[in-house]
Amino acid sequence: MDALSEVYKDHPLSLHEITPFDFNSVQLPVPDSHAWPPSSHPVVSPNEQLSSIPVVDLRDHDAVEVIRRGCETWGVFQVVNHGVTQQLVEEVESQTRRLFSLPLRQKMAALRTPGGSTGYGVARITPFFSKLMWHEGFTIIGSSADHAGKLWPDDYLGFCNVMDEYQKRMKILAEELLSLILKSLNIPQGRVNWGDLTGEAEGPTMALQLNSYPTCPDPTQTIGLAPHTDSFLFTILHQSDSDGLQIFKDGVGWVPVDPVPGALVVNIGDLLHIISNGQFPSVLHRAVTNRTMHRVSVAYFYGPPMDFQLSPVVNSSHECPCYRSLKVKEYISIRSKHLDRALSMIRI
Ligand SMILES: O=C(O)CCC(=O)C(=O)O
Ligand SMILES: [Fe+2]
Repeated sequence: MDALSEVYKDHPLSLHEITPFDFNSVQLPVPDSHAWPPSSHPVVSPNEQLSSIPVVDLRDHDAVEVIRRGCETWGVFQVVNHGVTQQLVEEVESQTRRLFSLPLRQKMAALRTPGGSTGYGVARITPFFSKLMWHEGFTIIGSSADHAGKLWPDDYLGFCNVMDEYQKRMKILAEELLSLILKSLNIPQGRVNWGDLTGEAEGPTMALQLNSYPTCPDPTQTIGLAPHTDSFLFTILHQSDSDGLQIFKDGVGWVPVDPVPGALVVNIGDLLHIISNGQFPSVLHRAVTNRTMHRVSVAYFYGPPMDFQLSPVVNSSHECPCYRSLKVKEYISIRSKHLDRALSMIRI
């Protein structure tokens, strides 16, 4: 059993909290189950021109400084020259589209189990909201062969090979980004060295989340993915070249993260917020829907091993930790029950 399922198994969801909607049959008006109240309609800030989310060129000598600015000011940055080939990114997107274009009954063959963490289903945050999202997802941890074999019994290798290769490349990129992010925080790599600190050979926690936002007859009153922060250290997101991702910035409001050709988006998550002792915000973000384009995105979540003892790193004897020390699995478990209240529950 993968490390995430180990944590989620104590908090199983019921089948109706996992099963996606059949978006193919929808016409106006959108069903009441998916029509969000006016206070939640996805309106963008009139001050969005104030936004200047940094684009980091990993080959530039000032990459660490631009990363620090992005993380501190926005909790997000985009990255180019990241070493992942355009061809691989396009293959992942095309396999993702292939999966979500299947009829619902076929996708249901790979439905996530109530206590499980991988396979087809709605977003894990669904039970925390009274309305449903215009979204379906597919989660991969390690090999995707079991689920892909149920979707395409005679033809699943193409999908699996691409997802394996992408996860391999993402891990390399994530390790490089982690090292730059720690530099930008003046944290010596040794302070958060999973191998040394756990004394175990357990690797980082990683998951690949394929997201699909079918075309929607009324994007003004629907939400693709409701506002949330990501739980791990950071997320590397391919959002294809269709906009839809928005972040919330205090004093500005909701700001679109405009797609930059060839760039990947990096979102800071809760665990890095904790390690940075609050210096880097874990960014609140959401995805909005589109009337004419079926948008897909591919999110790679990266975090320490589940048994890693997490603590804020303080740089001087005058600074006090804002959060108590706890194991990653304890934090993920608190979050699976309390979502956005989790951080305040571990605040000192
Ligand atoms: O689709 C997007 O742009 C955002 C996806 C996301 O936030 C997630 O998978 O956690
Ligand atoms: Fe997210």
